Amino acid sequence: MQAYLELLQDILDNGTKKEDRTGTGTISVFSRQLRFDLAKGFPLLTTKKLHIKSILHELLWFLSGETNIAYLKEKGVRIWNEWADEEGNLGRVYGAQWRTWLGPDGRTTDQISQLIDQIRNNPDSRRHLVSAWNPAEVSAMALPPCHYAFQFYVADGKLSCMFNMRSVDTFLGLPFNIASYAFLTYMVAQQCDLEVGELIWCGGDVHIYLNHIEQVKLQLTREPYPLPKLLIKRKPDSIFDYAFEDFEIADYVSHPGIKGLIAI
Ligand SMILES: Nc1nc(=O)c2c([nH]1)NC[C@@H]1CN(c3ccc(C(=O)N[C@@H](CCC(=O)O)C(=O)O)cc3)CN21
Ligand SMILES: O=c1ccn([C@H]2C[C@H](O)[C@@H](COP(=O)(O)O)O2)c(=O)[nH]1
Repeated sequence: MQAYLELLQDILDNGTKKEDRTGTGTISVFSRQLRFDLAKGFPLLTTKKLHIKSILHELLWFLSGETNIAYLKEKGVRIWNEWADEEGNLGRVYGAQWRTWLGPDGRTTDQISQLIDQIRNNPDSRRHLVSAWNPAEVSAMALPPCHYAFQFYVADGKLSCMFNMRSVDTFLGLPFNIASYAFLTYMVAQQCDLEVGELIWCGGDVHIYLNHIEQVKLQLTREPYPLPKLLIKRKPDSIFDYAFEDFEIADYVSHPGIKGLIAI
């Protein structure tokens, strides 16, 4: 995860101070890329302890198509609480766009099922793409998607994933997002009998909130540990049948957690 630390330093060195929607203020750079070779280890940050439970449950919740936080609450995951209404609804966010994209004729498209089908049956396709950015429904979302699209690529029996983010909370959000798409890549690869290749992140407005600067500087004093490994204990019947217990992160050694306030 040296590349992540270099990104933090890049923003500190080159970032421009900007106001933002939350009123917190940021320093930001525009358009960056990070690449992770998944064969070299699972890209889980080691310079602060990450809460794997929140990351995995959020991903399983996206895949289920759910957009109410009831499932997350039941699992003790609080990361979406601030954006939900009194009934726990977030509107037509990720899960809805991934599984029930609403077309002009009123029919819905399950982008994840189509993705798996196409990777299995037409691996060379250049259309292995899922979009969460649905302009017609952005106004019906508690928060417009930050990771707005992802694409898979198959070559030499390996599956690679590129995911795009329009706006990146580099201290709190990005480590979660990288781990989440790494989990997803492993799951899709297993379902399609492929090995894992590269995970590539592309970010647009890549920022550090002003109230995270001290935390970032502390993190930059820390030496990364070797990356952990991901073990998936069984092969479920479909991409929608994974359970939290199917995953084990082995050899995760990390520095202690670093607290930071989330900008709402
Ligand atoms: N400002 C902001 N940053 C984000 O990363 C973000 C949003 N808003 N809004 C929507 C989701 C919610 N996400 C979140 C929300 C909270 C944490 C957070 O507080 N992380 C703590 C641990 C929390 C836990 O696992 O219980 C951390 O130290 O990483 C992370 C991602 C990612 N997204
Ligand atoms: O998965 C996520 C979700 C959200 N974020 C961050 C990026 C921004 O800091 C905020 C969203 O605010 P906007 O004004 O809508 O850009 O949330 C993230 O990093 N990862």
